[in-house]
Amino acid sequence: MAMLEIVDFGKRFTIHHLGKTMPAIQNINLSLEAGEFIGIVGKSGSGKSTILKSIYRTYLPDEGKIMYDSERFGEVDLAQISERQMLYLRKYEIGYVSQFLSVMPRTTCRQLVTNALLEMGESVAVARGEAEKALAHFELDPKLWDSYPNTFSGGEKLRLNIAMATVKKPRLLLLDEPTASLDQQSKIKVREIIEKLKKQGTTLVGIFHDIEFMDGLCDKVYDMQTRQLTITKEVVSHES
Ligand SMILES: Nc1ncnc2c1ncn2[C@@H]1O[C@H](COP(=O)(O)OP(=O)(O)OP(=O)(O)O)[C@@H](O)[C@H]1O
Repeated sequence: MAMLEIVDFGKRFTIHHLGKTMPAIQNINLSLEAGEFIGIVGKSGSGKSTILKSIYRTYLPDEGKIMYDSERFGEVDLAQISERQMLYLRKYEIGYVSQFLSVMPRTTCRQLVTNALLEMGESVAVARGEAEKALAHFELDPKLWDSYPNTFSGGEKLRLNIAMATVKKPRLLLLDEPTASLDQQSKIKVREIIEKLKKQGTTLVGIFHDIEFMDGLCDKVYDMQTRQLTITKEVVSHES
């Protein structure tokens, strides 16, 4: 089966103070194979983030299925699996990067990245080493490594967020505008890590306002307006 297959997906939101339920999106169908990168494009408010949040189960879908081929559980519907299974998948298989950093308070930047690896069962020595490599890759100033990220700039927070998610080398990585507040140099770093993860077989779903950034990187593009999935390039074979 596909690594991820979204079938007839729909989501409504209840606006309590208005006593109304409004459909956010309907009729979303898309699928991607292991190692593919799909970019979702569409105007603001068209429901791109809602799709990503529903894959990560921050939101529960109201219609349809989100089938995922899990290493641990086999084929599962992310809309239906237990909370416990979803927590396992978030820890070991599915990563999510948003524009916003939401982390444990009073935990240093270095600890946050190290903890991401420790909770996957890596040894302390490996976790520390890999964490430093990731922070260096994203050019976070070593002076910041032992600081709390609440005072970081927008771009620094974002780079830490990406480091935390990518250091785990997830099977499926969801990227919700991961380059939104980054300069060109940092965007290139994000692109490099995406290319590296793709080579290692990670499947990616990404939203980017900066279409040029996706050039030559995405295998498929899903357009929210037309509901069409377009294949942008031949999928190359991936290392196992
Ligand atoms: N938690 C929520 N409660 C109520 N409405 C919501 C909620 N989350 C999203 N929406 C609504 O659902 C619609 C889709 O929002 P979504 O954030 O998915 O759009 P988007 O395409 O990602 O937009 P942008 O490009 O501006 O980030 C919008 O009309 C938004 O107001």
